[in-house]
Amino acid sequence: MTFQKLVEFKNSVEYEVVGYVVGESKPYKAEILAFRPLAMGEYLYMEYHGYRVLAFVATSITGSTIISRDLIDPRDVERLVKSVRVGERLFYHRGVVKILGSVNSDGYKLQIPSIPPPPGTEVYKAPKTVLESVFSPRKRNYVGVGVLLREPEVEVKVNINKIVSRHLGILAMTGMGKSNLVALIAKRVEELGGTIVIFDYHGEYTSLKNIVLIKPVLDPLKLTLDELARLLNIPRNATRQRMVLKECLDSTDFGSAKEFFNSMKRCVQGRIARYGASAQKVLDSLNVYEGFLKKVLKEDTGDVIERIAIGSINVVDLSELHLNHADAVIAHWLSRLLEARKASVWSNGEKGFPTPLIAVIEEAHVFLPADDETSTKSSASLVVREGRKFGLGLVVVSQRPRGLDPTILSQLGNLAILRIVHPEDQAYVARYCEPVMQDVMEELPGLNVGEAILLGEWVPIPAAAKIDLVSEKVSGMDIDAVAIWGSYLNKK
Ligand SMILES: Nc1ncnc2c1ncn2[C@@H]1O[C@H](COP(=O)(O)OP(=O)(O)OP(=O)(O)O)[C@@H](O)[C@H]1O
Repeated sequence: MTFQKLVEFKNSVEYEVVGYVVGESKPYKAEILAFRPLAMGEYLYMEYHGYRVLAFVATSITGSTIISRDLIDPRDVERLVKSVRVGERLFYHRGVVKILGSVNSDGYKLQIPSIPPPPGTEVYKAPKTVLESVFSPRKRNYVGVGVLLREPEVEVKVNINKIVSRHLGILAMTGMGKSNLVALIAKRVEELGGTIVIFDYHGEYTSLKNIVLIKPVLDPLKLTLDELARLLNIPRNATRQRMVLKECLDSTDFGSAKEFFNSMKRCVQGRIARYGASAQKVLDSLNVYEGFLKKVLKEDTGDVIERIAIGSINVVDLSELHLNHADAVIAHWLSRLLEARKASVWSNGEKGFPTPLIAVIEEAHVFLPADDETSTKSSASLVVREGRKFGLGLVVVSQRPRGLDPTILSQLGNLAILRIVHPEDQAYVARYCEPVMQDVMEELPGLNVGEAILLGEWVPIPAAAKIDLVSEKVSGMDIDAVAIWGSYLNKK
């Protein structure tokens, strides 16, 4: 900002002194005494030691030394309130702000100043022009997802490239807008000609326009041992049963996939003499699950990669599958996606899947749990570690963050946190955020539906945003049970 522009800004209607820095401050954090209540997520502006700094209200407190909690009679409060003279202040307003960075003249690239703001520094409401230049960059890889919560005229854009390279966690209680945000990101990716694959466990995305709906069928001959064991409900620690399965997978000439179950059963039967009860258990599993698995395992379905429509929203419909089966299906897809992207990068696009893409796992606390091993967890761990180099981004969605695998959570470079009230969930997420954002975690219960804190590299600085509603996504809405009961009885 040139000096002339700064003068214009200070003379503009946007300019409002909100308060002053007080007490001890740090280069990334300061306390403010304000003239008015501060709103969590509000952006403020300060100048000190040559820095022009943007800050974010992480905590807002209003209190009174006169109407203190030591009072014991409400009539005293009444008398105090009535006796206040015009202009006299009964309350104080304090706030803790996170310093987001210093705005420089060439395009507002923000860097944390090395010096803290001195007490007495004037604090202004951040002007709209500054906020726009930070939150609404006019770059092709930035797409709009909503507006600033406390400054609704400013559009919030996110860098889609960073979702592909650094992954994303969408965390919130149920019904707070996680799948709406997934739907919005999917739409934006599609508008850019990108490809996204959503593993839809609740059949929530089928109402979106222009989706490619994919049945969760797999070619049995393309399954790994781990995936097949998961489909047959064979536990990870059942080593002898797995041994039988492995020997049969390795040694059987299946001819065609059609013969898969018969060939497997013949082979396992032949192992009963050597492996006894373990082989019998595998045989029992094959018999028990054969009928159901015929829905998931279909001969000649080919490679899952060939079913992806490039430049589209691909929805893999898992809604009719049991958890174990959905786990095996997601794991298989993720492994194949990573292999196909590696093949493409290594062959200069000659082989594999030709373009970068994003995969979305819903109910991540179930498929990527902290306290259990699942097939999806093995594949997803590889994707979060290696996906960056090969253009495979993972979006992890969960309503129970404390149940999420900590290693995976710690490798998500971007977060969208909507309303969370459970203190354990807040504390768990806070562990994986930069220290000063921990204050913000306490404020998460104050968010409303569709309001989110966006953190990480996909936003220039942390953003408190109101996410756009995707109106065509009808499922996920709360059911109006009373209306349905009424109309059902009226019809009879
Ligand atoms: N950004 C938004 N603005 C306004 N309303 C919203 C927004 N996001 C979600 N909603 C409302 O909240 C409802 C629930 O949203 P959504 O299904 O996305 O929540 P969820 O967190 O995915 O829930 P669940 O965990 O149950 O899947 C939606 O039907 C919609 O009415």
